[in-house]
Amino acid sequence: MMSGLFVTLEGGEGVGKSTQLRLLRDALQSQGYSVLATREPGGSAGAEDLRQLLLFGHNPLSLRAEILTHFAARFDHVDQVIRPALADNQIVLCDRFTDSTKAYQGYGRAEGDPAVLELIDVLQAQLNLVPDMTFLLEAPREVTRRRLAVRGVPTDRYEQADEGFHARIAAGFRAIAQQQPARMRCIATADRTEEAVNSQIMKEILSRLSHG
Ligand SMILES: Nc1ncnc2c1ncn2[C@@H]1O[C@H](COP(=O)(O)OP(=O)(O)O)[C@@H](O)[C@H]1O
Ligand SMILES: Cc1cn([C@H]2C[C@H](O)[C@@H](COP(=O)(O)OP(=O)(O)O)O2)c(=O)[nH]c1=O
Repeated sequence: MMSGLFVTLEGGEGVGKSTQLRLLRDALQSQGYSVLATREPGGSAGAEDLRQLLLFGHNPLSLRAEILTHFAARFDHVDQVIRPALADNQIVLCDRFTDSTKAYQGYGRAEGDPAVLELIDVLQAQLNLVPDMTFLLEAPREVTRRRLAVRGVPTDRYEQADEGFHARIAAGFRAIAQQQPARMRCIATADRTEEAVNSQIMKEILSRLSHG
């Protein structure tokens, strides 16, 4: 029986997902909850190997191969890490999940091609695990570009994509949120401190934990 809570954070690069993941983990742990903080692509040993290939591989994969590789990583992560943690009644916080595949590969790379969106839905259905709550963090591209320049990490394949790609991703995430309003909450992070964003998300998670 699964009884934990599965929470995902989504959005483009630099919106504050990993910052919020860390703040949420610390805040929930300090209230006595058992928390697993993880991320995709990656999160299990095998999936971290696939992450290297996806983000820094030397040869571009065809679109469907790229989608299947993201899902290969995701199945390993779910089977070996996420499902066992949920069965152990933990709160799982995950930086990105299937919504990222829909936004990046489905809306970004495939420009919303229905056949590609359907492939992603079929794979997601086989996974048989949907997040209980998803927070879509949003900020205008000018803001996230500035933040990423400050962060100064090496850019991967996706961060180097052109601006049209990033605009399609943002619109794609929006479309997913509109289709699944019960699961997904949009949170604006541009003009708010990390702490303000954190307390809003904490409030929603705690309310879900107390009301089911
Ligand atoms: N609410 C915020 N206000 C200002 N800067 C922020 C905020 N949230 C995150 N940052 C900064 O923006 C950068 C990107 O944040 P990060 O959490 O790494 O984003 P992501 O994981 O979504 O790529 C980091 O330098 C972080 O300190
Ligand atoms: C999970 C996932 C990530 N990605 C991309 C989005 C990111 O550009 C990249 C790495 O994610 P991440 O490490 O979260 O980068 P960032 O901190 O910059 O947001 O992988 C996909 O294209 N499809 C997917 O299914």
